[in-house]
Amino acid sequence: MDTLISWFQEHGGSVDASSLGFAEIDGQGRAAVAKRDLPEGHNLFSIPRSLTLSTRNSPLPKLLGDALWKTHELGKGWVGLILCMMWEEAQGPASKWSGYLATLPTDFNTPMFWSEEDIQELKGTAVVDKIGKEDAEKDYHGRLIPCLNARPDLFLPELLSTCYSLEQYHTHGSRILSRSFHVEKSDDEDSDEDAEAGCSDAMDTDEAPQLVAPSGPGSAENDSAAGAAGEDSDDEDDEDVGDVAMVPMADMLNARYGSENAKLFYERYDLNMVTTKPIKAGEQIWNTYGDPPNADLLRRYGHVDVVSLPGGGEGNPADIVEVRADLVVDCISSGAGDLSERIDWWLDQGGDDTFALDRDLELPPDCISFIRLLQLTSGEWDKAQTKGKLPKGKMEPAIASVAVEVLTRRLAQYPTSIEDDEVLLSPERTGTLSLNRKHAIIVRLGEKRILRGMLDNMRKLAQGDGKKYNKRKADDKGGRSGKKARQ
Ligand SMILES: C[S@@+](CC[C@H](N)C(=O)[O-])C[C@H]1O[C@@H](n2cnc3c(N)ncnc32)[C@H](O)[C@@H]1O
Repeated sequence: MDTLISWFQEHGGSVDASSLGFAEIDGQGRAAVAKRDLPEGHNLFSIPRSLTLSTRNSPLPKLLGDALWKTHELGKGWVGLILCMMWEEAQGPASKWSGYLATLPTDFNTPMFWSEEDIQELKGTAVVDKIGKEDAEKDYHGRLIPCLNARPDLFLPELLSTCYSLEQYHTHGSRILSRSFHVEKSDDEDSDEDAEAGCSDAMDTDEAPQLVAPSGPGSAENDSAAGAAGEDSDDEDDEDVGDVAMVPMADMLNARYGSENAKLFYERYDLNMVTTKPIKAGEQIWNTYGDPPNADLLRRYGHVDVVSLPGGGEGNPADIVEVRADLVVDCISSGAGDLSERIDWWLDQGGDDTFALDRDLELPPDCISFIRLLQLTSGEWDKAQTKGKLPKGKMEPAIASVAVEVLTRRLAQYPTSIEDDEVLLSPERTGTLSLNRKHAIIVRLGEKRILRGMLDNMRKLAQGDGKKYNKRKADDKGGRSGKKARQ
């Protein structure tokens, strides 16, 4: 840590060393800790914007030139930033970021580095399809290697097997996935005139950059600012990859569900890490990673959150289960003829191909709407098209019956039962598990518990009165419309 702090201060960063220290915490790596009682609003450290490592700040893109940058599509996804990080590391002490790069991790607990056997433990969860290793390797061979070969003066051939290896590509990609921030240009960088006119409002914003990953190391399909596969690919096309930045010092803070007590604030020239709550001496200083479900935490950061749940027990309150629309179709189509026209229309109307079930154990309104659409009589289907309106997300017993079938089949996609997993995580057994296996069991158990809770609810509803359910929902939400599936 001393190397990082000295490097940081030599390059214009400032740290309140009387308030903040670093400690190694079992199972969490390095962590920031309060050295004394801190009030809310205390500035812990400041990072000059120029010290963040991004394609905007590294000199490499200019040295490479626009033409090559475009030919190899280095402005798409993370390939450009990975190349900058590789190149900066290859410069050794001549790189402005050498003192920082030397402190970054080289080992990760993310499924990207798991054996096939460990990945099998995640079967049924949404993680498996989102790891993105193949896409990353396709980008490495298809975009990065041709660029390296085109400029041997910049990428020295004798360093290709070390600094520019596939292994290093994955390492830098994983560093970005677990540590990068979204740092938009300050008004000054956009335009000096604009900055004069009105930068202060923009910089006073409460919008802090967070540890978010705008696109996967291998493919824009794999990650997004929302942290879910493929969902934001349209937005990603518009995204400025120059906004993805490694932020020295700020990336030393851990996070845990609901524990945030510090946050990074944008200022005109600096990014400031400021306490958002009073913190007692000895307590950990936590940032937020946006409180994602355990499946995303594991995939991106290599750990899971296990905290007390509101209804009792332990787990991650933000857990969700993804249910693919095609499973819903399979559960209906047996008796309903060709549904492809309705499915296409659903997608044209902006409907999702995946539904996210969360711990409130209610079927999401968009999933209800989709089931209703598939069940419309042909007369009702004609009417819906004429009006251009999707059915309302209103629950009724017939919908709950379909949901029972969908949830039962979704639960069967996990090879093990809830009871099997509970035994594996019991105090007598948990010590015998590898870290990867333990993490996988925690992820899949959290998902299965949601499915089972929802299944119990749907069974009751299928036999009872849907009106009561809709009334209760409206009462619970004070008449607000239902929660949308994850965006
Ligand atoms: C932004 S870095 C934080 C600093 C990091 N601990 C280090 O040693 O450099 C994010 C990484 O910290 C670890 N981490 C963060 N929060 C954690 C938590 N609540 N439990 C376990 N590990 C955590 C994970 O390995 C994650 O990928």
